[in-house]
This record gives sequence, C-alpha cells and structure tokens, in this order.
Amino acid sequence: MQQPLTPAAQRVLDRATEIATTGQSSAVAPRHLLRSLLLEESRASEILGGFDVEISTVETVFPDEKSVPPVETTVESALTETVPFDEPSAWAIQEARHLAGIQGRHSEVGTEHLLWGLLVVDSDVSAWLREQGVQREELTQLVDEKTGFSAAPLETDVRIEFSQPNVSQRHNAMRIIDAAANRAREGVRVVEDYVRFISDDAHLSALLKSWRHDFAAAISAIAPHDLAAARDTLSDVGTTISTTAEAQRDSAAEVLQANLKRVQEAVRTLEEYGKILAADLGGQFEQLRYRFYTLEKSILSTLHNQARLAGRNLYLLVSEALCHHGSGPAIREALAGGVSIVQLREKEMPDRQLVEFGRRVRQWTREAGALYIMNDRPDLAVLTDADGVHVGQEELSLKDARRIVGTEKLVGVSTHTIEQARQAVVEGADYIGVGPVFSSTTKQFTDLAGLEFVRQVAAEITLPWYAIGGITADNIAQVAEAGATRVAVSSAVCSKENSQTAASQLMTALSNNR
Ligand SMILES: Cc1ncc(COP(=O)(O)OP(=O)(O)O)c(N)n1
Ligand SMILES: Cc1nc(C(=O)O)sc1CCOP(=O)(O)O
Ligand SMILES: [Mg+2]
Repeated sequence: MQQPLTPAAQRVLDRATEIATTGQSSAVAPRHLLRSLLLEESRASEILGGFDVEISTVETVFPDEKSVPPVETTVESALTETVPFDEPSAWAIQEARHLAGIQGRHSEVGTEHLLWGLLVVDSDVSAWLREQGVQREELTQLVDEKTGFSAAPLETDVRIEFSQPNVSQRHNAMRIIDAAANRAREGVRVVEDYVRFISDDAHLSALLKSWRHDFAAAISAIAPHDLAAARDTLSDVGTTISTTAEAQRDSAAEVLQANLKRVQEAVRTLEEYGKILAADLGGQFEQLRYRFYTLEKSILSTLHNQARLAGRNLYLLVSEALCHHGSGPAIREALAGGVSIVQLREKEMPDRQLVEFGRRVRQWTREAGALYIMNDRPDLAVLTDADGVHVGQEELSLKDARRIVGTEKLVGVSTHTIEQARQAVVEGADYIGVGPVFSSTTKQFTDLAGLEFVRQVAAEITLPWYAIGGITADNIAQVAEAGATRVAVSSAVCSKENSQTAASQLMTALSNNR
C-alpha cells in the first residue's frame, strides 16, 4: 500500500521540485529536498534545528542554487515545467514511505519520514548530515516520538492475500531476485574481506558470516533451480551499465562504504520483490536489512573510534582521595607525563563542586591536547563540556547515556566478560574498559577477569579498549604480553609522589612491550 503524504510533506516535494527547476538542475537531488525541508515549518525542520542544521549553512555547503521563497499552494508549481527526481531522491522518498508503512498501517508520510529517507540513502547530503551528528538511531527515535509510533518492524502484521502471480510476473520477479541475491552475496563478501583482512576484527567477521548464512537460508526458500532458470545474463541490459563512480575507488574504505550500501539496496530489492513470490519472504529480508544496518554501524563506528582514539594509550582515572597533593596537580603532572585521557571519578563530591572542578579539568586537558571523560554522569559530562562519559554495567545503559550526551561525545563502557565486550560493540560503545585484570587498591572486586579476559578481547575486538584494574609499572609488561596496547590506571599514577614520572614510566613500558 502506498502511504499518503501529509500536506507538509507534499509541499516539501513541490518546493524541492521548484528549487531544482529554478536552479536549472536536470533533476531534483537530495540537496533540494534538504533545503525544502528546512524552509517548511515542520517536524523535520524542528528536528534539524535540534542538530543546529540551518538553511544558511546548507546554502553555503550546497551552493549551486538561488534560494526560493516558500510556496503557498501546490497548484502554481504544478503549472510550471518541472524536473524528475534523481535516483537518490526517489529512493529517499521510497524509504520514507516504507518507514511510515512499518510505523502503522494508516500513518501518513510526514516531513520527518522524508528526512529519515534522506539520511539512510547514500548521497552527498546523507554523508554531510551524518557529519553534523544526525545519526540514524537518534533520528529513528525522534521520528518515533514525533509520530507516536515505533519504527521497529511490526511483530505481527496482517497478511495481505495476494492473487497468484501469473507465470510471466513470477519469472520477472525471479530474475530480479536472482540478480539482487547475487549482488547482496557479492557485496557482503567484499565487506567481510575488509573486516577480516584490513580491520582484522574476528568478532565483526563472525557476525557478518552469521548474517551471510541467515541470508543464504532465506534465499534457499526459493528453489535454486527456479532462480537459475530465470537467469538470463546475456539479455540483461544492466550488465553493461556502470557509472564512473563505480569504476573508480580511491581507498579500501571507499570500497567498504560502497559495498555496505550495495548490500542494503540489494536486500531492499529482495524485500520488495520477494513479496510477489511469498508473503513472508519480504518480512525475512526486512529483518536481514535491519540487522545489516546494525552491523554497518558497528563496522563504521569501530573505524571512526580507532581514528578518534589513535595514539591515546594511557588513560587516567582521577579521584581526589587518592592524590597526595590534590587531584589538580596530579592531573597536570600526569598530562605532562603522557596521559592522553583523564576521567574524573569522584563518587562522593557534591554536584556543584564536581561541575566546577570538571570545568577546570576541561581547561587543563584541552591545553594539553588530551580528552576529558566524566565517570557515571552523562548530565555532568554535558554541563562541563567533557569529551565523553564512562558508564559501568550497573549504571545508566549505553543507550540512555547516549540519549543525554548525543552522538558526538564518547561513551565508554566497562566490561568484565567477553560476552559483555561483544555486546558493547554491537550496542555502539565508543571504547570499552576491560577488567579487572589484577586486584586493585582503588576498588574492591570479588572476581577478577584476569589476563585471560585481556587475551580474549585482544583476539577478537578492534574497537579501542583499555585494560584496567591494578595495573602498575611492575605488571604492565604482562598486560601488554596478553595483547593490550592501551591501559587505564588510577593509583599507579594518582597516588604517586610524582605523577609525571609515574605516567612516563608507564608510557615507556607500553611502547617497549608493543
Ligand atoms: C576506562 C574505565 N574502565 C572501567 C571503569 C569502571 O567503571 P564502572 O564499572 O562503572 O566502575 P566505577 O568506575 O564507576 O566505580 C572506568 N571507570 N573507566
Ligand atoms: C574503577 C575500576 N574499574 C575497574 C574495572 O575493571 O571495571 S578496575 C578499577 C580500578 C582502577 O584503578 P587502579 O588502577 O588503581 O586499580
Ligand atoms: Mg561507574
């Protein structure tokens, strides 16, 4: 069923067409849609405002057209000569319809759905929106809030009884499905090769492999000989069409990006055309598509965080109670000794004092080019302009912490077992704490995760991780031997007479044992 457009969404499409036409573009592109969404006072412009995305910025970043005043009605625009929607815009509208469809059978396609479509379809605009911090998960949540429905796929859906497709419709659907299945299979292999050979990430490789197997199981519901019989490569007009962009890739990362999208688009085709063959096939591919989105997020987020935390190998947790001559001097000495992340871990300090001190730590770390993380409290991380927050297994969930600090700040998560570590990766942690490795004078533990846990994480996880718990200059070599390249410490630096010397000794030991 085609979901109807709300009047605001209709005005957005009309205005986008008008902007493209006035600017003498040959087609309506995503940049025209984005501009039009911002010009319309609507849910989408409200959401974009929340991310500080302004029309003036968009006009500077995508400058090729003159701005156009808001349209009053759709009649005028219908009278002018208009241009078609280009492929990404058409896909974005299709995605918007799809999201509105899974939110409820009678829901209309609103401007917030159009914005969602713009974000999930590969284009210069979606890349730019992501750079501005507009992320899929957060936007999905906002769209849910705006429409009052959940964007998660419906558990049970009313089954529509299809009339039996005739032989030729079935044959055409088979041809499309055969081609899309091959594209998805090939694409996922390319992604797997990147994650396996370039990222060297055993955990994400295993998740991709499991996805590939489930995909194969879904495809096997269609008899393989039927699919092969429908294949007719020689008369497939698409085999000779390729764009310049497809012929050239500047880096392995670009190959990865392109193939992540390729798989999603192919699975979307399977989802749509699968419905012609069997009512439940569409649902299976839809689930696979959502799972692939999550995988894409973990893969890209791992790469992003590796870059953000590159070279930040010594992480200090500071508590006033541990420091001989005050945590302020200890922090400044530690920064001079090579600490590149400082976490403020004060369990007893009154909030007002903590905020005041946090702002000072912000200043010192900024001057030293280091990061500043707030322990346990996302609210205070925001208030003190921290680079992130660290949460444990018993505290606010990663998802809730993220809701408070947003997508730009780091969210670190403590893990004590390999299952927790894997889960943190999939849920979107930016780094993880791995411990306790040894018994600690800073915090009492009944069970130690030990060096074995460090070995397990080293063997399969490439999201940045910090070994923690009782690490000192005397045992750091064992931790490095077990595979750690980054460590987090508290007493080994904080409680020393000279925190600078203590930090630089640990730095030297880390680099010697690499
Ligand atoms: C880098 C890092 N790793 C682990 C922890 C421990 O966090 P948590 O389990 O929440 O315990 P507390 O620090 O809150 O007592 C950490 N803080 N930092
Ligand atoms: C606060 C904390 N969390 C840990 C974990 O394993 O999650 S270990 C730890 C204490 C770290 O301090 P020190 O370096 O003085 O042992
Ligand atoms: Mg905690």
